Amino acid sequence: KNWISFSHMSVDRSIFPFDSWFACEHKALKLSRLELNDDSSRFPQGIYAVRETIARFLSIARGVTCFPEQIVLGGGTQFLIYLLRNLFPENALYAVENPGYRRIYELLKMEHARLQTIPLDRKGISFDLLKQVNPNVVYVTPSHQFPSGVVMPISRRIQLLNWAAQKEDRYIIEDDYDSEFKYASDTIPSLQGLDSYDRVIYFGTFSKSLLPGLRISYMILPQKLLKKYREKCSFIMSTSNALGQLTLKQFIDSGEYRKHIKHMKQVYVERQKKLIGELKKRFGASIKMHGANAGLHFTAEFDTHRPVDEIMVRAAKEKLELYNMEPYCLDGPYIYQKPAFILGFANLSVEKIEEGVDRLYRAIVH
Ligand SMILES: Cc1ncc(COP(=O)(O)O)c(CN[C@H](CF)CCC(=O)O)c1O
Repeated sequence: KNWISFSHMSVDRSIFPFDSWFACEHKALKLSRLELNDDSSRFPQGIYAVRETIARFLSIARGVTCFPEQIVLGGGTQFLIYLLRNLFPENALYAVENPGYRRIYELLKMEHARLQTIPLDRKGISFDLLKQVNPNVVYVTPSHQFPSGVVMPISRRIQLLNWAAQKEDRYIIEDDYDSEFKYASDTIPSLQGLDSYDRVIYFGTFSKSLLPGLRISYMILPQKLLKKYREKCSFIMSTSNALGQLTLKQFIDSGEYRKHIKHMKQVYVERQKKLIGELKKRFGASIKMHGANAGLHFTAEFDTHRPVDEIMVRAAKEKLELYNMEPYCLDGPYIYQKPAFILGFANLSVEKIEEGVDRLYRAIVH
């Protein structure tokens, strides 16, 4: 039997519009021969015309207000965070959510940054504990907290912004990951769009709305940090492939991107509904699901005495690709009362959902 995947890390290639992507790439090659081989294609913040398109798109889609000059494109969120660190004092205190995105936590640790984790409550990062820790820079994932899936309500967003505005050297890194896929409520405006004190550094990526392999991510620097960036980092050449950037510009300007997101949402929300239905049917009251209002995964806790590692071994035997919450408990201890897993549905066709839940049931209950 073939593997079935509950992975949260990939997107469904079968619904990626390769033909229109290639048409855009062809057009980009024809129109932009110049950009591709002169200095502008290695421009430290990415090709200006591409940043213009992204700025325009974000103002409509996320209420983000910025000039193209504030955008820095890069080959991955981690690299951009690595660059950003140079704009803060060496001894700045960073705070990240726990459970949280280990790849940023590990990056900051590798850089010997002063680092503190902050637990979540049901509105996202705990505001009381944030005030206690009192960091200079706090990294949050408000659209669909990674990995728990909590959507940060407006009330908590305003609290964060007021907190940041109280002191000169406070910043919020808003990683707007998974913001394209919101199901329950309508879109909540970004922190960046609500910020009137220039305290938010907005991060975005095309890894989930297009393809992870594209490696086009971006950060939007407030004016003061942009000035510092120009002083300290303007010798760094762009790390985002120029042809990829120019193709992306065509893809967005032609309306293909908006069409693709709309199509992905329809496909994914149908899969998510079917998966949640099957899980409820098979596990009844012994499963508790969280974070299904947005994104391409949600989390589930199971009322079982079987330990997590044994479940993982059984899942592998069932040829079920499954991720548990251990790697996201950043300080070490497992913070869930019961075995908890990330259930991604981007790579799980509707037909395979029933079989996938069957295998999960055998891994956890049988
Ligand atoms: C919170 C968060 N912010 C950004 C990215 C995107 O990074 P980049 O492609 O470099 O732009 C991810 C990507 N998440 C990956 C796939 F889901 C890895 C998950 C795992 O490490 O478990 C992410 O979780």
